[in-house]
Amino acid sequence: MARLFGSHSLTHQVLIQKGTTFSDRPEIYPLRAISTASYGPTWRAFRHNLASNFLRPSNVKSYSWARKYVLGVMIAHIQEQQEAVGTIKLPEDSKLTQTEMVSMCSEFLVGGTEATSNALQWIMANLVKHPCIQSKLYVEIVAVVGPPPPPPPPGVDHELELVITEENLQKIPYLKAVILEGLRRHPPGHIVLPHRVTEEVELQGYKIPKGATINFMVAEMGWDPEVWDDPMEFKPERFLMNDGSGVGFDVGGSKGIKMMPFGAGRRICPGADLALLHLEYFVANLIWYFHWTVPDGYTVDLTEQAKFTVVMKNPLKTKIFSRTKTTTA
Ligand code: HEM
Repeated sequence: MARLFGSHSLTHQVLIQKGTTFSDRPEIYPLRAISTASYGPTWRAFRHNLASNFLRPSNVKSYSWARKYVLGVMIAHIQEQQEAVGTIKLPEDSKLTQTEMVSMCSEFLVGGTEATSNALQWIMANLVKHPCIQSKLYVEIVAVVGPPPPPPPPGVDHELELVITEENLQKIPYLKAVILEGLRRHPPGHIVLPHRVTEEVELQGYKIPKGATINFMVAEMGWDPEVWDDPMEFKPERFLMNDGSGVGFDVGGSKGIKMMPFGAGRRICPGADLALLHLEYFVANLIWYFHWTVPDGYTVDLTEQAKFTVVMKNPLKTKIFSRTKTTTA
């Protein structure tokens, strides 16, 4: 049975200050991959390879054509009916089997896309439910990039001429605030992957034995009324600096943990920056091109359902209008 941590300060102590003791994984997984590897040289090599190849900033940037292509597919889909892996270098004695290679690819392709697409759905659901927030976001987008072009006609091709570029995303602080608020209010994982303690530790009078499995109450930390005002309300403004000029929030929680949708410390999600980029890119462009409204007689239902990640029990329904025309489905 896992011991669960819900305290922000204790979690910071455990994951950041005493990270080496609390970053192992229990031996419950049959296959070696980044998320399942024991804390040690093999795990370090796996992560280093992911960070310095697949997730290297220049590599991520070189795939902006793929993001644009996917956006085009999404927009074409909306109109009708409405992501290179680098080489893996390992310590000499630890060759990967073919099965382990497949497991590692699926870990960041399937795991990463599932969490990101769920987060996208939660964020869009909140923008449909809160038209004032959607309008404010649209106004801020237009202030940076100008009015939207018409979407391409249905069924023609997926090549978009104009998209909000990754550079321009950096100039829209409210967009970042919306994404962070979505991840706070609806973290795709309500707990992280299990951690294993590598030596006996005493924390606030409690002994945690060597080998114990621990986890962290990610969702509850983001909803804690001691830390967040009106925690169950969707209020992106809470992430803006007082003058509204930017977002001063450290997702990694190195100085203090207020929420941890990507975990924290040594095992923090290595895909966090990529996921944030994808969320900002797709939300910004989808809101720029289309006005997302509530269909007659329908109420956006934010009931959660635990699957591999936490999903919307009743998927979002929305009526979408091109910002430059009067109708689409
Ligand atoms: C919104 C999207 C995402 C969320 C919320 C998310 C969240 C998380 C969380 C909570 C963990 C566990 C941290 C822990 O055990 O302490 C994790 C681990 C991991 N994530 Fe993500 N993730 C996302 C997207 C991605 C993407 C896009 C990738 C790949 C490109 C990725 C790859 C990984 C890997 C490989 C691990 C294991 C890290 C390790 O054990 O050292 N994730 N993620």
